Amino acid sequence: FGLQEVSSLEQKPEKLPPQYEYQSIHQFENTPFSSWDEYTATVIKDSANVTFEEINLLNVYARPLVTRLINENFFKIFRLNLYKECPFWSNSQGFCMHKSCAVDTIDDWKNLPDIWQPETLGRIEGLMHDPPTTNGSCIATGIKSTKDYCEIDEINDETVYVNLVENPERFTGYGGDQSFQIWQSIYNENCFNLGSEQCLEKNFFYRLVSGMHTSISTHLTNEYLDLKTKEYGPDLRQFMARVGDFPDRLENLYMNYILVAKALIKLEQAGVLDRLRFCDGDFQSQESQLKSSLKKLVEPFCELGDTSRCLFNENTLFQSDGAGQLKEEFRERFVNVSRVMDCVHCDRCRLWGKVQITGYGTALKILFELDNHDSLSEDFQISKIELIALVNTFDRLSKSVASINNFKQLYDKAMAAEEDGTTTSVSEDTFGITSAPVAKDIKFPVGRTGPGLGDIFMEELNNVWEALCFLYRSYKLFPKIVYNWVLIRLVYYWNTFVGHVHEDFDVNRLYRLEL
Ligand SMILES: Cc1cc2nc3c(=O)[nH]c(=O)nc-3n(C[C@H](O)[C@H](O)[C@H](O)COP(=O)(O)OP(=O)(O)OC[C@H]3O[C@@H](n4cnc5c(N)ncnc54)[C@H](O)[C@@H]3O)c2cc1C
Repeated sequence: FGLQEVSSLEQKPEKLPPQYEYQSIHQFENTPFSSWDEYTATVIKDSANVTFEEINLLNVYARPLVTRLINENFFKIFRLNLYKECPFWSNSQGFCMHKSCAVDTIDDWKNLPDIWQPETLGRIEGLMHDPPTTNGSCIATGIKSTKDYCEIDEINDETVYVNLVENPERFTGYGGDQSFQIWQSIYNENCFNLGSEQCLEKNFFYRLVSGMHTSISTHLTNEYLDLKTKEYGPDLRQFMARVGDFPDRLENLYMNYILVAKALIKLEQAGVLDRLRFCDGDFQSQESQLKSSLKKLVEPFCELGDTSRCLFNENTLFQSDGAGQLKEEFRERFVNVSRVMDCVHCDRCRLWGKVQITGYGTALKILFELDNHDSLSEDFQISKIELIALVNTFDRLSKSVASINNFKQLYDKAMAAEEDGTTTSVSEDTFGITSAPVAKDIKFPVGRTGPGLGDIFMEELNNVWEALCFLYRSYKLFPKIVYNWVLIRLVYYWNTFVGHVHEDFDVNRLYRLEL
């Protein structure tokens, strides 16, 4: 299943990808979209008899709940290292110059919610690990007894905090050989050493990665940049060329949806959710509200399909001879995929890549390391980064499913317009290939035409304006910087005076962080 896709990745495309060529919507005739009712009535492969349609319907219920959750202060901040070097190859010289690749980090840690304060304070005082906690006082924990399925960035000088809501996942322009190399190396992690009989787990690994790829492609085509209007919006042709035309890619995305939902359900059923304690401060009062929102979100999912197995039966995997070794290899390879994220040149893509790979890694950890009926679940550890990533990954999948249903409506409209021979606005795309209203049978030149002189002039003018704004903001910030500098010095001298300086305390590093 799907393995030809992997091998086809080994050859680089000789011509531009098909989405840059003009395609009539009629060329997407034999896709799941052309027989949507039939397609969505079928059972999702490897699920517990759950159909696409059932997920589509329940997602209508889940969408507002998960949207509310990820907008909560607790779930919207993510901590990561954006500057880590790629551990796999040295020619990681590429970088994304486009401003949509940038990430707005929270530079003043005092603006972070209370829950992050202990660790930022620890960072400043030279404590380079998560604050130690006793079980039950705070869900951030530095001591982990459970095996991890992904690498989580440790806290150090390069740690940044990001508001996910203010840095949405969307089209950035990142592509070409650089992103191709990343995807290729991710799919290459699917080459297990244990022989062909472990086909089940191999397929599962491939489908997981492909489902994540599908979700990323869905988001970037759902929020695609229109160079003319400078607005982000759905681009049907891009979507069809990357996702809509591939039934297997669609199915892999729905499998990931089920997988992450099942992990959330299991977290609740094993009692781990109840045991989680949020840090003191803002969140303690919200704790029970956030927990009951999470429970309410996943509650109806177990009533789908074969209820005794609930969405997906993880116990069918890793059952054959040598399963232990296979599971270990699977885990190590997934950890490698998470490390590949440090090779992504576009910061915005790296951010969302890390959020999602951490979310999937957490889901795998819950599915394969947490036993519902075992007292071991008492020892199961989950950090706040993992919980935040898990919920945000579920949101990504939920938004993907909602977007797919929206694209289906756009597809029907475009088809109807083409049938009538009338024009349709959904067929316009970013690169101006089809920038005139599209009428049936008109073929536009193949290739990627750049923006005009006027666009370039306006873009440059905009850059100059932004540079001036930056200078103005810097002057405005100057008194605050001086104030912070004096305050830090005074605190330092006071601590020295009362003999209370931590041995690793480095005032110069503190200046760097503050400035
Ligand atoms: C971790 C990561 C995050 C990214 N995030 C963003 C982002 O937020 N915004 C953005 O604009 N770009 C993002 N990108 C880039 C984006 O994914 C594409 O690589 C880029 O748009 C170029 O697309 P493409 O058409 O060349 O094919 P790609 O999407 O790069 O795919 C390469 C090849 O993989 C195969 N393939 C494609 N989809 C699947 C699938 N679902 N399952 C199996 N095989 C498949 C096809 O053979 C295809 O030719 C990200 C890339 C990575 C690696």
